[in-house]
Amino acid sequence: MAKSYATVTWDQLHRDARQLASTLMNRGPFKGIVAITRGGMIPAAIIARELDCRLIETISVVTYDEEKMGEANVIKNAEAAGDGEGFVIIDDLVDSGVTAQLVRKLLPKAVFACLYAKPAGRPITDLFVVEVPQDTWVLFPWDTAPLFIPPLASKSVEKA
Ligand SMILES: O=P(O)(O)OC[C@H]1O[C@H](OP(=O)(O)OP(=O)(O)O)[C@H](O)[C@@H]1O
Ligand SMILES: Nc1nc2[nH]cnc2c(=O)[nH]1
Ligand SMILES: [Mg+2]
Repeated sequence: MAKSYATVTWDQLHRDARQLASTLMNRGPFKGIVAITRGGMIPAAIIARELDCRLIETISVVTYDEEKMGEANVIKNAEAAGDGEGFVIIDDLVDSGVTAQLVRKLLPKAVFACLYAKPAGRPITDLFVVEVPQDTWVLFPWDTAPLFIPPLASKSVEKA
């Protein structure tokens, strides 16, 4: 179980993806993007727009059941990307680095880039935007919804 949570809003995610795209401009041009589904798809779409890249392939790796990690299983390969030459792989984050390591093995010539990196996964990614502590669980905008919180002075809040 994570010690704390870091909530990322749509605005923040968009800013971070644009910042990653700006760094990638100096590493390209790229023939295409490989998005690691599902978390890499929205960052990949934002980056594809910025880099004017129309070829988007996907690779699907199933690792986590909620916050619990299991064995990594590739259920769809990125066939259009060959050995990865000229491609950039995009994911939302690296945590243990298991997903990234597996995908890098399959696409050894691709650049790997993600928005957020925890210390254990950091050495496996070529590029990232923000470092997050290892014991923090990142909550993406697609994981969350705005919620009513009663005011502190509310009569329905139990007083200690
Ligand atoms: O570095 P790791 O420890 O491997 O963790 C990182 C991976 O975990 C999450 O994906 P998840 O497997 O939860 O699937 P999803 O993208 O479909 O949500 C995240 O999107 C990364 O792909
Ligand atoms: N949403 C989310 N998925 C993950 N998969 C591995 N680590 C994380 C995390 O911090 N947040
Ligand atoms: Mg993922």
